[in-house]
Amino acid sequence: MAQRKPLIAGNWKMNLNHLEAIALVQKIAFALPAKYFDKVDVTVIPPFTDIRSVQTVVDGDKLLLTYGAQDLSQHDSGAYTGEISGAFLAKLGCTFVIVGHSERRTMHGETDEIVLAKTKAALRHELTPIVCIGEGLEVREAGEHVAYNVAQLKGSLAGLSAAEIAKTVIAYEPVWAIGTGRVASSADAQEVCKAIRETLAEIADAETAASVRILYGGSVNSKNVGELVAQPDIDGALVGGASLKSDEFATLSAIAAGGPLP
Ligand SMILES: O=C[C@H](O)COP(=O)(O)O
Repeated sequence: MAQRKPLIAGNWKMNLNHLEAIALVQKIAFALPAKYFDKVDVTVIPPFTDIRSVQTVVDGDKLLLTYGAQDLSQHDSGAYTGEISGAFLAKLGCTFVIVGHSERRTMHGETDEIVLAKTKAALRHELTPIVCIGEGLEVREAGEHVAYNVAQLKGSLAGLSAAEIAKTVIAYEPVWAIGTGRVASSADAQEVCKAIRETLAEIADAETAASVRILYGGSVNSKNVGELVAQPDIDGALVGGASLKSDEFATLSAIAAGGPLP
């Protein structure tokens, strides 16, 4: 099996202004020494208005963590009031950009077609899209979660080449586990992440499927991350609430790295 370096991505959502962002990045850097970065990639994903400040700290202090954005426009420039271009994010040194988070799919009507267009925009600007999929509670209770996620993945990546798919990260986030404290069991998360990898093999090829990192997201913390990343098809986590606490985020990143605790 291909070696996939774990990735821990902290999605701050709409929390922390630019001054608070500077403080949190500095605290994370203090809590997570450089030695861990050989074994885990760590990224923070603040609101747009914080990115320039985060860049200044990361560059100024030569930190090993990366940063990204929570969304981008499907367009590159022009009369799209309120939108943020992938070109702007690339210029700010972003590595990752989340696309299709369930909060955007639900609250902003983002369809698989829009998510696909945003994924393409990210790739045009050499940003790594973290493409999010995940089922709601009704789908899970109906036992249709695997088929639902496979369909959402296929829709969100439709028509991309294997080379393009190889440049993505996929995040499986069951909606019922987000911000609820109700984490999926590691077996439940593995079941869907395995189906995601099999689908990648089908729409790209086996080598690509073996190389793409698949994250789990939904109430991840330092208590449950170890069991999740021990699953064969889970390569890290997209972390919400726990990414806003420096010690907790550093601890769960260290666990994903295989330890020891910082
Ligand atoms: O993007 C992150 C997820 O929505 C998970 O959020 P959470 O860790 O607060 O449940």
